[in-house]
Amino acid sequence: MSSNPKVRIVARIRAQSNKYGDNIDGISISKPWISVLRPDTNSHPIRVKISFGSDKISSGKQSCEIDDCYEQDVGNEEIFIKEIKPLISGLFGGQNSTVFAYGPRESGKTYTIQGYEEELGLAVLAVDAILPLAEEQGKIVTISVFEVYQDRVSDMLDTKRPEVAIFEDGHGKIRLKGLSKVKVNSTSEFQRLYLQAANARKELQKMTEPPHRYHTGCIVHVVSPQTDKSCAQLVGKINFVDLASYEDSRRKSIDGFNLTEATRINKSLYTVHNVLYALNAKDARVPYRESKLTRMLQDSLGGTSKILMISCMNPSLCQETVQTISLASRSCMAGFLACLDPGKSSRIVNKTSGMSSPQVMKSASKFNTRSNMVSPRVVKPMSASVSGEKTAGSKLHMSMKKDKDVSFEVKGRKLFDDTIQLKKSKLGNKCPESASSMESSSQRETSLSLASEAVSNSSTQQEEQFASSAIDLDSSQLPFEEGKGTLTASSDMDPSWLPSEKDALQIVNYIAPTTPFTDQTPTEKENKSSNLNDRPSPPLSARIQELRNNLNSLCFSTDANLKMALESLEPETPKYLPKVEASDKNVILEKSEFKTPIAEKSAKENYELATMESPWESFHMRSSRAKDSLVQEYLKFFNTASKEELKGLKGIGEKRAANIIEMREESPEPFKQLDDLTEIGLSKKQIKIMMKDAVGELL
Ligand SMILES: Nc1ncnc2c1ncn2[C@@H]1O[C@H](COP(=O)(O)OP(=O)(O)OP(=O)(O)O)[C@@H](O)[C@H]1O
Repeated sequence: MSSNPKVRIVARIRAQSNKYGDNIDGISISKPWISVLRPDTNSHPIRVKISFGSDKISSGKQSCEIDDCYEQDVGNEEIFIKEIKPLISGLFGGQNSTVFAYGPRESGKTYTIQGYEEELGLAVLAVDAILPLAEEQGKIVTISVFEVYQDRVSDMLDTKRPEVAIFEDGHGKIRLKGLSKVKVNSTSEFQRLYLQAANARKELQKMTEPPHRYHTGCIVHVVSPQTDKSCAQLVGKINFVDLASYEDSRRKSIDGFNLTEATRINKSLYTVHNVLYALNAKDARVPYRESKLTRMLQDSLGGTSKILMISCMNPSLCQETVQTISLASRSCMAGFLACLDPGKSSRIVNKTSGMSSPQVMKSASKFNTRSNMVSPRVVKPMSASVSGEKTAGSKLHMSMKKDKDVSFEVKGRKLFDDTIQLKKSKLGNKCPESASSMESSSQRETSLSLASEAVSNSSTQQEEQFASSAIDLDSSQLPFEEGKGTLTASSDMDPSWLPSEKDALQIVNYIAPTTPFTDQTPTEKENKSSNLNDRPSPPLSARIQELRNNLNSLCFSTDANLKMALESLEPETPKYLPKVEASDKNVILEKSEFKTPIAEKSAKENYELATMESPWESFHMRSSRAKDSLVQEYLKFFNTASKEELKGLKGIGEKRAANIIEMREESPEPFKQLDDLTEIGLSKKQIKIMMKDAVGELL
């Protein structure tokens, strides 16, 4: 494995402070429950193992591996020298980079990135190092500070500006329209601006109850100044992102934060991890578009960019801390897998001719599934329990115990990706065809119950409360794997850390057949994918025209042509139903020969139509369905038309058409609703006008 990986994932354990450090819900946790094991320094690459649990049950400890871990006594300066300085050297050579701080609340993310009075953060230390270098080389330094809240990007140096728009220019470069850039000449000037942005955020926070959680970022650009002969040109940039805190949405809120918001934020955090995972695994498809944050940082994540993820641990929050490190480890493992099976990414690309088909996504997900594994020593089914264990010394332990009855598998997966299915079968039974036996990622899988137990003779009520509030860890996010060792191999690693040859082979063999078209010859595969690309797209005009006529006739219809129009719009649904009584509903639904969800939906809609009293209601429902069909047809055109056909549309020129084709290469159906067209730089108003143009006036 390269000693200089694209994505480097390290952890940081927050120092205990009097204010936060050694107390959770009144229970002392003075005994450390996080331990860090460093391998022999001669081994390469150096990887550390982080274990959670008390010493006495060390054999059953839960553990994860990541690139490095900074313990409580390490300050920002040391992290800067080891992790950020190399990125700064690359910056002047045109290499972009991104530094993320991720973790639960009060884990030290802001302390790490922005810093406090007593300790300068990494961003400040970086600017301090960049400024003299820039001066030496005749470059200038500008900064932008932004916030991402609910997928809305705001400029924090000028909060009066409207939302920042993200779009890709004709050269494939990400543009952030509306994000101000301010030139900085000194570190103190940078600190003042950074603080000003933080204060502006605090002011905005005061207006919201409960307080929002958001991602904040600072972009430091190094620019060649404008001359008589050339315009100002970006040399490179480094982003510092303080991610919103990760909060287990199943945990009862302490500060009353909103569950929907927690879920949304966690989803965007998972997207960041999925992007890092895909980059580390050298996947053909990287899901940048799944969140505004990753989309806006795309050109500092992909290509030759370098990424540093600092996973911050708050020892007071066991559950979130374990999950944080588990996720970090998952992305790390992707690098190992890619290293073990270097042909994997190219195989995926070959199989799809650079296009990411849904099947490939699925297989890539399955590939991901295998990488969430992790504990090298855990080879038996286990259950884990966190014990709020009040020993004589008032100590909280997190313990793992073996349990034959409770078995589970890691469902490492592409988080929040609906297309991903999860496997229940064991490694030996795994075959791609068993996809049907998988369950949706939204479903809770066998959960690992981490129940806290108070074992003190004199436990207080508070302790009992803590003990009884079971801490649930989703097994998908836990670093265990049933029945096998871990894939932590690199040919020159400490052998005691390596999986057995058999394990590694098994895993690599598992990955290989999960890609689709395995029964096809290379030529067939090529034909298949080129056929896909060559498939003539349906002429928009013909189908839209047909739908328009139908909709028109709907507007001016007699009962008879209304029926005809509807039938031609929805030939696959059961025919026009006679008026029925409510009691017949189940019969209708049961009798429906269409058992697919869509057919069932149609049957339900037909039932609703049939039971409607007022013709107006019925007309309204039918016309809105017809409109939906029109929109779907219109979007289908964007999802399938050739570049030339796209250019035939008013408002779509060469650049937009190219952009659409590129989006389709990343995701097979990028346009699922009209608003998705804003991704190609169209305003909602423009979309409306274009749609109207294509469909024509109805009245
Ligand atoms: N390494 C450290 N050493 C000493 N104190 C620290 C350290 N890390 C964090 N702290 C202190 O812990 C508290 C919480 O840190 P910080 O605000 O950086 O957390 P955070 O993860 O950004 O929290 P949130 O996401 O809730 O805003 C602060 O008072 C900070 O000074």
